[in-house]
Amino acid sequence: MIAKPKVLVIGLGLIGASFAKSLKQQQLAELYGYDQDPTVPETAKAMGVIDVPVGDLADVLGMDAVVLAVPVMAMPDAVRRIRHLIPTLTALTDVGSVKQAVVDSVRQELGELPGCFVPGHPIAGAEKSGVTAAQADLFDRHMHILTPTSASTPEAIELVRSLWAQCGAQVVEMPVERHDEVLAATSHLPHLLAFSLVDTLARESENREIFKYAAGGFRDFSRIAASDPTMWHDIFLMNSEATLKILRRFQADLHLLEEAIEHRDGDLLRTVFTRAKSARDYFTEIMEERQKGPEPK
Ligand SMILES: NC(=O)c1ccc[n+]([C@@H]2O[C@H](COP(=O)([O-])OP(=O)(O)OC[C@H]3O[C@@H](n4cnc5c(N)ncnc54)[C@H](O)[C@@H]3O)[C@@H](O)[C@H]2O)c1
Ligand SMILES: O=C(O)C(=O)C[C@]1(C(=O)O)C=C[C@@H](O)C=C1
Repeated sequence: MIAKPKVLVIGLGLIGASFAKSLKQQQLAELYGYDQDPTVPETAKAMGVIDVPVGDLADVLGMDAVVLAVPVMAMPDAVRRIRHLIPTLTALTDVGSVKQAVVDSVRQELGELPGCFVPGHPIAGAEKSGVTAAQADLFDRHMHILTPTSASTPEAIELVRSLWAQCGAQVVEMPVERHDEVLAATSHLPHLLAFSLVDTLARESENREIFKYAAGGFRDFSRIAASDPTMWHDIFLMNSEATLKILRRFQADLHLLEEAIEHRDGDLLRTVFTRAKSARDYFTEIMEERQKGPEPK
């Protein structure tokens, strides 16, 4: 294992900067950072997120690992810019919320999947974006899903695993198709519903009057509607098949509830709500168990 790897983060937003900040605070890696916004690497350095701000990627050599932390549709551009580093890299990974599309981008840009490439996705985040939102403990006790390709080398997987474990994450592996289906259901669909509901209410209420009267229920349901529009635009276009599949199932179930209200079918309402409450209570238990887990390093 490399003692203090040189790690280059491309995209110093919420996720890239939080990852860098965690490793830097623990002095576990030498952090290099690049962003398409030229002011961001200097800000990241001043905030203690990275060691070395990078202005021109062509000047960078000798990295052990590169982490692509840009929106999913910007991945091809990021891969193109670090192509010269690939032959000497131990590990190349990403944090994209969609995995098949990122694998396809890497294959397309490089002509093949390199052994150093291990796709990944931290199952942690926030509705905030940008370097100033960086949080060193963002990944503590959260899952990090790796979807290694058939070409990923054991050394690459080991380095990526250890970097995320050092950020406090529980690292697991999953086939890429399964990842995109699971995340469509648990993350992508809820964001679509939140964006849609808030938009409907905002458009119906001249001058957004009704928001004054909303409290905890609306707050809990709508928090994620404040998430970054570019990030979510990319996710829905790049994981459209799995999202449409679960969205259509949800629309059918919602229609049943609509009919139950219309026909005063209280039994159906009670059955659905009881089943949903039991599932949500189970999820609460899982979250509580995870919080009790081992102290992050
Ligand atoms: N926000 C979350 O909750 C969350 C959680 C897990 C994974 N992700 C994934 O992480 C990635 C980054 O999300 P984020 O929330 O950190 O976004 P962000 O908007 O906070 O940061 C993205 C950064 O990438 C930079 N960037 C954009 N295009 C670039 C390019 N071509 N080259 C270099 N830099 C570029 C932007 O200037 C910005 O600083 C996305 O792929 C997203 O799907 C996000
Ligand atoms: O907590 C939030 O705000 C998030 O949106 C985080 C969240 C999610 O749980 O859906 C969003 C996108 C990701 O790719 C991973 C995690």
